[in-house]
Amino acid sequence: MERVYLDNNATTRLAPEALQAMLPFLTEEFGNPSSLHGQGRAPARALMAARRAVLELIGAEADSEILFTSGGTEADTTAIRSALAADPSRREIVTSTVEHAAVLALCDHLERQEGVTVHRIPVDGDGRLDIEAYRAALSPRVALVSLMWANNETGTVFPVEGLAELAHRAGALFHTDAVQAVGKVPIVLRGTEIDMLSLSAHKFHGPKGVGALWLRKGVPFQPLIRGGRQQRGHRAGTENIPGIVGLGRAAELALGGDHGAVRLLRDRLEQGILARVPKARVLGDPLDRLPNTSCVAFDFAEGEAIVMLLDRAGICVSSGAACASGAMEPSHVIRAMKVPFTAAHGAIRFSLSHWTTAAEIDRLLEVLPPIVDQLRALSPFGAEEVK
Ligand SMILES: Cc1ncc(COP(=O)(O)O)c(C=O)c1O
Ligand code: FES
Repeated sequence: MERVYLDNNATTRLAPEALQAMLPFLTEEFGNPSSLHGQGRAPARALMAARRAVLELIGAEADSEILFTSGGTEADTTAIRSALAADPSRREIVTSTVEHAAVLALCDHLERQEGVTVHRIPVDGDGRLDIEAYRAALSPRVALVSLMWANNETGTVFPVEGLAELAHRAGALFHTDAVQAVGKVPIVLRGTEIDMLSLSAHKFHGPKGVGALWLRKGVPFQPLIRGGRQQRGHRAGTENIPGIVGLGRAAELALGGDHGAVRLLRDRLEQGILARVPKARVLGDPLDRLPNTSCVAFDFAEGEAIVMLLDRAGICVSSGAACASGAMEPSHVIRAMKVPFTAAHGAIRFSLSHWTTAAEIDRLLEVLPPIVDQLRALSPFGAEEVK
């Protein structure tokens, strides 16, 4: 059975072009880019080329910094800890209730163990940031604002350019976790007031375990990992050259990407579900959402059970409930949006890529409705409710 993969916000297939670009650096070109001899030359050049490709993908100035990391989590951690270390007189952070665990778990830790005050700005029922609460939280005590470009569960896009301007008025640095946005929506950092941006290769058809933190020129910086002088002392440790080359190639491919086709397929999926399944609702901002993401809540059906039954039919999706913890609890994002109890437990995330086909969407639309019917019939809340 051919598998239908609709979980591209979890991770993506490696682009064959990225694999091809990586292979020489796993074989003949094994050198250390810091070496002065010939074996280090190609890796050093490849490192610079990848840096240029990433800068181009995010529309950043050629003289700004790219720091290659082990992925999105390390980029987020570096940004947050750097901002706190850069100005010890500022001991507050502003973030949102719907960030990825890479940001939220670190903020929880900083609050509990390191005496940092954390403002977690709420969102409305569509996942949009409460701007008034955001303005109120900004003060000269805030070292850093960290707000995601796009949400991994619902795809809701935050207006980060404007949010960054507000942060600067309060003298705070602005970091954005753009792990889900890069490669899916156009990003032009030039001309914005964003100071730092995190990205991760495996979310846009690059390899896993490699990402980057972008730093605006002149932004104060303190390394997370100290040691050798690699990456101008910003991140010690011999660079993961094959991974970085794969990231660079994936960035080049993403730059030419056409997101219109993915959006059309996503809309076909949503309209198809809404037409076939009663009491289903699409979560997230109806207007400003990633083109590949759809989070649908099915009243009176358990999300985990939908995931398992779809899996048996060869279709891979994610459940908003329990995705992070493995517990039978709706995710923090669903809870933050105050999705009613009956729907919160039945949230499913469908995330497409440009490899997704119309035939795959149609297969989902055939398989899904009877699964939801079957589960609702078992629901203790009564199948009658959805008739
Ligand atoms: C919004 C967001 N931030 C950060 C991460 C973490 O990235 P990585 O898996 O590369 O550490 C993810 C991955 O799920 C994500 O979706
Ligand atoms: S964070 Fe994974 S689907 Fe919710």
